[in-house]
Amino acid sequence: MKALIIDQMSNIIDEELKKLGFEVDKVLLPTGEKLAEIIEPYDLLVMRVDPFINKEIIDAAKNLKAIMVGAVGTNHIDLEYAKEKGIAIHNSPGLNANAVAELVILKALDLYRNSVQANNEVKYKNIWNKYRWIGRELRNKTMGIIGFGAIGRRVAEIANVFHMDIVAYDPFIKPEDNKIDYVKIVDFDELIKVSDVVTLHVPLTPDTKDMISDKEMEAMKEGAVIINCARGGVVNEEALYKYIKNGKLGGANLDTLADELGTGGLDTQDVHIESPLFELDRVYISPHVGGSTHDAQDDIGRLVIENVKKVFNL
Ligand SMILES: O=C(O)C(=O)COP(=O)(O)O
Repeated sequence: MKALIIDQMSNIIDEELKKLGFEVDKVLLPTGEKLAEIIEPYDLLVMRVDPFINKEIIDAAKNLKAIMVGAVGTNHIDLEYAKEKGIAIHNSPGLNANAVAELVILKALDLYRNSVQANNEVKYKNIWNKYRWIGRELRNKTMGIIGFGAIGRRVAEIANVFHMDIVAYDPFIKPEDNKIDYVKIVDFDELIKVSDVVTLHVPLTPDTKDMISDKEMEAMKEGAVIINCARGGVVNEEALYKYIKNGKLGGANLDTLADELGTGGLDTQDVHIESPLFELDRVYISPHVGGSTHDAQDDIGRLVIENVKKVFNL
């Protein structure tokens, strides 16, 4: 049997697949077109969140039995079509929750203490000005968590240690079902109104697309900040540009952009990307690294192998 790994993944996957008898090939971040060209002989595809697995790729994948996604989101796969073709799809829920949650807190602290800008001023402008960077503390501020699954709950646990007030909105959780005493489950509009830090942990679906846009930013607190380590499309980037530029919002710290999907590939790890948001000092951005810790990737690797054993009866 042949397996194709198309992203940077834990070595556990490669090693264990070989022990299970797979012939393993690795092609780092192929474009969709390239993947369609090469996928035919493979029984198993192991990937993270790029490229988009469309009908063309699925049609070309004549021998494919399973796609193992070492990530939570599966919005980059035409799930219906894959199912129709009998391809098993397994994602890896929960295992990068801590990695993402730690990044969320880091991003909140970055914005509150201006650490990226201060670093850049010292190192790239050789200016030592200790008075420009007076910040704010997370303590006693309100963290608003949109989407209260594994990642949202871990964000809440850490934010609680920082003595933040925590509100959460999740369409699937009613206030009376909440068992976490330091978290108040609220409706979406209230969360938007009361939060100093809004962080999103929802999948990208037609319901969540642009869920934070002009209307929501207008309703947010003066100086509130947005953290998006979910999917670019859930925060409208034009609105974000406008509300940070006009000073209503205090900044944003993003790990995802709406147009990043499918930009992967070109057979290089350095993908060129542009956005008007890059002009704004109060927008910090990382290239979708929320789940990129060795710890999370090793856990994910072990789950991928368990799922491979199940699907292939090994
Ligand atoms: O788990 C998810 O949905 C992610 O977005 C993780 O992305 P990654 O696999 O770390 O590139």
